[in-house]
Amino acid sequence: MNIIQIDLHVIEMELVAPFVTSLGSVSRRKGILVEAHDQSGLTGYGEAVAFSTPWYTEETVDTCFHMLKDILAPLLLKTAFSHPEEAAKRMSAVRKNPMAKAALDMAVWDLYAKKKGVPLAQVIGGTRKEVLAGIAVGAATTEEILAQIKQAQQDGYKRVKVKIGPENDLERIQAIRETYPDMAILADANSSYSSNEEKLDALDQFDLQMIEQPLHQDDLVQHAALQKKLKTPICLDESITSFHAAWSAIQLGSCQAINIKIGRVGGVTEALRIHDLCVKEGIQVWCGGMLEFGVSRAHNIALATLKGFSIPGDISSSARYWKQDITTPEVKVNQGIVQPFQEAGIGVEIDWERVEEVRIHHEVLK
Ligand SMILES: O=C(O)CCC(=O)c1ccccc1C(=O)O
Ligand SMILES: [Mg+2]
Repeated sequence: MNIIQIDLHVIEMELVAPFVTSLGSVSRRKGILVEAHDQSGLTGYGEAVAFSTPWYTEETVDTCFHMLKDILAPLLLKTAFSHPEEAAKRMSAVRKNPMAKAALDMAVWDLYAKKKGVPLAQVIGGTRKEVLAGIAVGAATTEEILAQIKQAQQDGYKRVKVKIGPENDLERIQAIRETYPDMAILADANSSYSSNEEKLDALDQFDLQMIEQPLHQDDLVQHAALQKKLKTPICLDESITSFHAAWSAIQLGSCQAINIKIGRVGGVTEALRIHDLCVKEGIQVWCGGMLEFGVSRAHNIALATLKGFSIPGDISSSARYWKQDITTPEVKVNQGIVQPFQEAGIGVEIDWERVEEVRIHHEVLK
């Protein structure tokens, strides 16, 4: 592969409805669409999934833009490489900044699969013919959440993830459990508890599928102590920013599950390593979501065709978040299932008319 041009498109869209977590509410979303053009005329697509402010991780749209333009793109431009792992290795000379790296790494993998003329899922060894999709409900009140779960159940989703925090956890989970005694329910705390919080013990009685990221992102030791006490599996999200972080968490016994987000872990290359590690170590693995646009959604679907992704992830229809996505076709979930795309690479086209409508900045790097 010889990348001769990289385009960065900063886009901004309004969500269909605000997404509320214990850390705040998102109602508008910016992102960066990355195009990597190869000498042969093919184009690979990636997406930077950082938010405008550092509420979820430390990266932002602006830090990603700077890293992509000034640091990472120059490492890949005009110096040929034969495999995406080589590109990832070059970028590994740069510390951290996983979401910026992931955007380019995604584009390189898409390009690589397109050069081979096969779906990305096949290139990475994915075998699932159907990808399992759950739904994440980000809403302010328990009444709103119950209404959204009702809709999700009617739409055929078999797993629901809800947001909790110390202020609302027990009433919220109890109300949901009473209404849906048999549903797979996952509670995502986004690090809103401190390690001496007794309320987490009380959550253990509700037969939750998992509790996601209860404690601080750097606190693997306290997560290990908590996992020893709870029968509910702990799933780590924010803590898992690399293969090394995943390995440390597993060695310490900090979790029984990991949600893999391509952006958060630094790219497809790193996501594959974490997937393989989890399978080897008997750690449950599922595909996380970032309220992303269609390019990252398509990458998620390819990733989730791997054998380890045996439970539903945060993969939902584009229409759940966007009036109109930037890709055709959009992602559509049917009865909790997504059919992987069959075309080469990530299998979706960019809807350039839509990109132009929502684009706030475009830069061409050579
Ligand atoms: O459906 C999605 O895209 C995932 C929703 C979600 O929970 C989330 C969305 C944005 C940032 C962090 C998280 C999270 O998993 O904590
Ligand atoms: Mg989470």
